[in-house]
Amino acid sequence: MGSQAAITLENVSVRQQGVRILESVTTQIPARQVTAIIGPNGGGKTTLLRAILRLIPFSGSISFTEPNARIGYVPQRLEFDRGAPITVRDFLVMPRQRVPLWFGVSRQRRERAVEFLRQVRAEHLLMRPLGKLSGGELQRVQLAQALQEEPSIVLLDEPVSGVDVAGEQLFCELLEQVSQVRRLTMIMVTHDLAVVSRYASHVICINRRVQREGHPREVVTADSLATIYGATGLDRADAATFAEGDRR
Ligand SMILES: Nc1ncnc2c1ncn2[C@@H]1O[C@H](COP(=O)(O)OP(=O)(O)OP(=O)(O)O)[C@@H](O)[C@H]1O
Repeated sequence: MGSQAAITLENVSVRQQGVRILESVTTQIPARQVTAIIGPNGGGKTTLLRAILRLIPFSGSISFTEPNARIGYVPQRLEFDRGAPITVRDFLVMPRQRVPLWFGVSRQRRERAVEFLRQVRAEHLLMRPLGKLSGGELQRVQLAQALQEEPSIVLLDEPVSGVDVAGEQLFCELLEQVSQVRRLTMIMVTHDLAVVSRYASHVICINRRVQREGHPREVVTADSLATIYGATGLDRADAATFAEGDRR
């Protein structure tokens, strides 16, 4: 890793109900770059994000170079009642609103919500019911919500899973733009190796422990992927295709 670290993890271990989910994870997340976390199902990727967010107990240490770094989080699945009468605007103003929504939403907050939606090219969704959005639309709205907290670090858990190819490309382009303009540190859990090769500049492969890490050119190779995912987990030909794909 050539650049300064934004987050340093030392010997991070997580146990849930007696099961070791992460074991002695020691790594650094480079500042102002996109880091992809990859690895097989159940390997502990989401758990690692939750430890960084301090949502679960862990042993070892996780330290931030910037002491009061704000963190934005786009979870894998947003838990909410799809039938609830909440619009996108309500969702975006809720975390900042200090009075109940039935008192109305100030013009300033509304304008701010529109501004962040515009940044993710979703201003047309402002008054749409949150529960009626498609997967790709919801991801963009969640990204707008994370960005409006003006974070310096953004964690994304499988942001493009279930999103069609065009939606995936749009989302990744937005991420790239936003991360460059705002000089954000991004950590993205993904199974999409094409996305990793194209957008990430650092990759950490987790399967309980750190299996590999480095530039996608070093980590996303046919041999290393076959080792990480096993012969059945990923076809070697697919791995080779990804490995030869578009890279920074
Ligand atoms: N609260 C919990 N109690 C017990 N086991 C848990 C808990 N949370 C997660 N696990 C287990 O920890 C392991 C890692 O889960 P995690 O969600 O971090 O994996 P992941 O790499 O993100 O997986 P995927 O790629 O399938 O999303 C899994 O075996 C999961 O069942």
